[in-house]
Amino acid sequence: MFASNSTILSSVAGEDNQLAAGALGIAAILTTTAVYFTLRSKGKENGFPKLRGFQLYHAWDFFYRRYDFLLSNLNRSSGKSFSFNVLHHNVIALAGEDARRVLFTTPHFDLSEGIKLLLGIAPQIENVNDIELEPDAKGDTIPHFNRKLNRLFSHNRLEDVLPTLLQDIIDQAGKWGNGGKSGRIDPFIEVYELIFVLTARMTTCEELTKNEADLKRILELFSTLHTSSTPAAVLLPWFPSPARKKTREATTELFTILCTYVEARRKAEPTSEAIDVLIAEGESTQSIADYIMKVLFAGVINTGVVTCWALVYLAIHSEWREKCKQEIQDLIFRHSDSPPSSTLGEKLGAVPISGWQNELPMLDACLQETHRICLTPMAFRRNLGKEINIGGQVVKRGDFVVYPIAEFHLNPEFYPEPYKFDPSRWLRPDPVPNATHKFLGWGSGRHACTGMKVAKLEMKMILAVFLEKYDYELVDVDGKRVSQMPVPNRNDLNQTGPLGPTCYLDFKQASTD
Ligand code: HEM
Repeated sequence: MFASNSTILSSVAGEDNQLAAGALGIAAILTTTAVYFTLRSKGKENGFPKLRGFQLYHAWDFFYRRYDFLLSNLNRSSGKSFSFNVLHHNVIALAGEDARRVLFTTPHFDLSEGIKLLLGIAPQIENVNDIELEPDAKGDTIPHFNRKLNRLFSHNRLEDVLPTLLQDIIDQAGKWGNGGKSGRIDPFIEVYELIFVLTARMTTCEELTKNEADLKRILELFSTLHTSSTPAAVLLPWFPSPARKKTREATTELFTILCTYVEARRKAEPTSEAIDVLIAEGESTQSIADYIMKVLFAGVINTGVVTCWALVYLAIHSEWREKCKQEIQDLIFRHSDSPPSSTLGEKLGAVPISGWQNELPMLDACLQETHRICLTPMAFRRNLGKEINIGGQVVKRGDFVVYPIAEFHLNPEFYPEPYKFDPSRWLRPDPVPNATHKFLGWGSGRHACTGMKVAKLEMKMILAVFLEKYDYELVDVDGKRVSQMPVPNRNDLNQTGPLGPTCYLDFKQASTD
């Protein structure tokens, strides 16, 4: 099994002292720059009220406690959009129905540029040391990226890979506790690792999916990229800080590992695996490795957050857990004509994709409700075109915008008792009667999620295996049952784990499988 993420995180955190000296120097530069731009920005009017106070603090808060910073300031502004500075950049935090409509439909709102400055944790090929880049490894546009993803996630490929994904889930669960029969897991570690395996299966090749040491190393490198994404490293990419050095080293190693697998596949018999599909399309090794880096990054975090929290909610809300279990048993009964002695993998493997997609309304409702409450992503854009008008206020060319989806998903105006886990709201004919968008958890319009179909399939398969195979409960570190629902740490952009003490799932095999 992989090393725990907490070990990975603490080993990175342990080096913080060494970074302190560098951080002081950077802080001095940032302070001078911020004072300059704070003074310079006075009197500039863009129609969106600027947050008062020292802009450097706002930028710092934006990077370190993003969720609290945006939501508390929106609260203070009575739910109205506001702006602040990140160095010399004007960033507008959007809110309201007009903003949502414009944000998701305006062509000049560029997602890649928005992510580059405001997110800063995605792996970038520009950070790879000493590698001569071929022209096609640079500037992969989003439509090009999505076209490749659609090929990897085509219906035929999904039908092909579905039994293998199920077996991956069962095999990985077999490594938990006492040979997968009983034990205790931290879902925010074990289930994340499982999702990483499934995403690697969908986007790389058998050799990597089965190589635990390399998968573990790749996870560690992603974790390093995340922890090295300090405000200074993101805002001053040219400054040779220790965090910057770590980012370069981690990206280079990640890229090198992936290139090795692509090169090995070039020499092997072609199959329908993802790397082979990309090779057959004439992509270079570097371009494929870069692509996989980005897809693994895009695919794992969100799928992990929703799956882990759904398991936690269903541990507490046993009435919904029973409904979901019944629904899964009915699904198996409808589609599997294999003998009762067949394995869980065989029974679930007989369910066609359409069954997973259309015949699990209770599970869908529980996942969507978990997604709404626990996963609170932000949409980032930069205006690369002319001025854009939102409700009479102007987003200028070059401005950045950020939209916290929680502004909608946790808003009592649209979702009464927004923090209450109530999957039944999704089973009503018109769940959100007074809004244009009903749910924004997969984005909308021009940049709606390309991985949604696969993410939903993976989440439902994991829950189906877990609910069918195990009886389980939520416990604390001493094994004492937890009956109070933990709260997600929405400022944690990496895992959105629970605030406060770690919680675990105590499981015991229910079926003989
Ligand atoms: C539960 C899992 C997932 C959630 C909640 C999720 C959510 C989202 C959201 C909210 C957006 C819109 C971002 C914006 O408007 O700024 C998005 C876009 C995107 N997602 Fe996902 N995603 C998930 C899984 C995946 C997976 C598994 C992949 C691929 C492996 C993926 C690939 C993408 C891509 C490529 C885009 C950008 C699409 C474009 O710009 O045209 N996502 N996702």
